[in-house]
Amino acid sequence: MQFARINDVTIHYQVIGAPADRPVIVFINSLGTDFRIWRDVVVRLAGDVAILLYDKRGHGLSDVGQLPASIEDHATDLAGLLDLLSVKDAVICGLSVGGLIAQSLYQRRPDLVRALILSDTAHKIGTAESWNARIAAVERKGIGSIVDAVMERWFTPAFRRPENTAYAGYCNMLTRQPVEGYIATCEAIRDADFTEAAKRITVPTICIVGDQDGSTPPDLVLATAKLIPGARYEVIADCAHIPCVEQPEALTAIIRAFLTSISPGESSP
Ligand SMILES: O=C(O)CC1=CCC(=O)O1
Repeated sequence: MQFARINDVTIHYQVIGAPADRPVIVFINSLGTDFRIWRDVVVRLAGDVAILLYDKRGHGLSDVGQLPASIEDHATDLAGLLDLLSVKDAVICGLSVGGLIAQSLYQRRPDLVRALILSDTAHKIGTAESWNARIAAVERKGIGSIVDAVMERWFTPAFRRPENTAYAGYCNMLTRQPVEGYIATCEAIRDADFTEAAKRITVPTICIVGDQDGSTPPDLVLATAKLIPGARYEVIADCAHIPCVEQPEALTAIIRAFLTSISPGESSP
């Protein structure tokens, strides 16, 4: 396990492979998850690229930190971690709120970003009303009270079968996030809007979405792709909001093809 103190927050992270001699891909997890969600993608990519995983503040083994914490604060944490590790020019792959953090990082520190992989995310996610309702429910009755509704957005019915032990595990992952970190991240998502910033992205970008995503549906992700000059758009079949868990093979194939297209000949994924 690796930990760093960034902006007065203890951040849990993991580096796989040597950043010095390979393209670096950074994975940013979604609301209510920690970096273990990337495992089935990481095992497929390891050896071809260097990989940085971390738990954003308020999640996993990282601190909750000072509250409130905006998407910009999350981006500042990631910039601090990349500076600490001397990583520049990374491919940033963000899932959901991770994609908002990726867009903010690009806005603040474009020198750190070579390309963007935006998985199941958008220029703006949800409405103030929907986030306030979720925050109120969690404040009143805890994260456990929203598990069923959240899981319907995260995973397809095929994945949500009671006999699927992975499904039970991801329910545990959600309910074990710190409540204050979860609520603070809901507030940060509620207050984030990258509609104008998305139009100014000039690095290669791909927007990816599961065909049954209930949180950032395909039409929303397509709208985001259309805002970003030259962005590509890919839909993953039989998949909801978390392709790295539900369809890791398909997601990895898209990531590989994208990496090859932005740096032909640099790695042999
Ligand atoms: O919990 C959800 O509804 C899915 C989600 C929205 C933003 C995020 O990061 O995850």
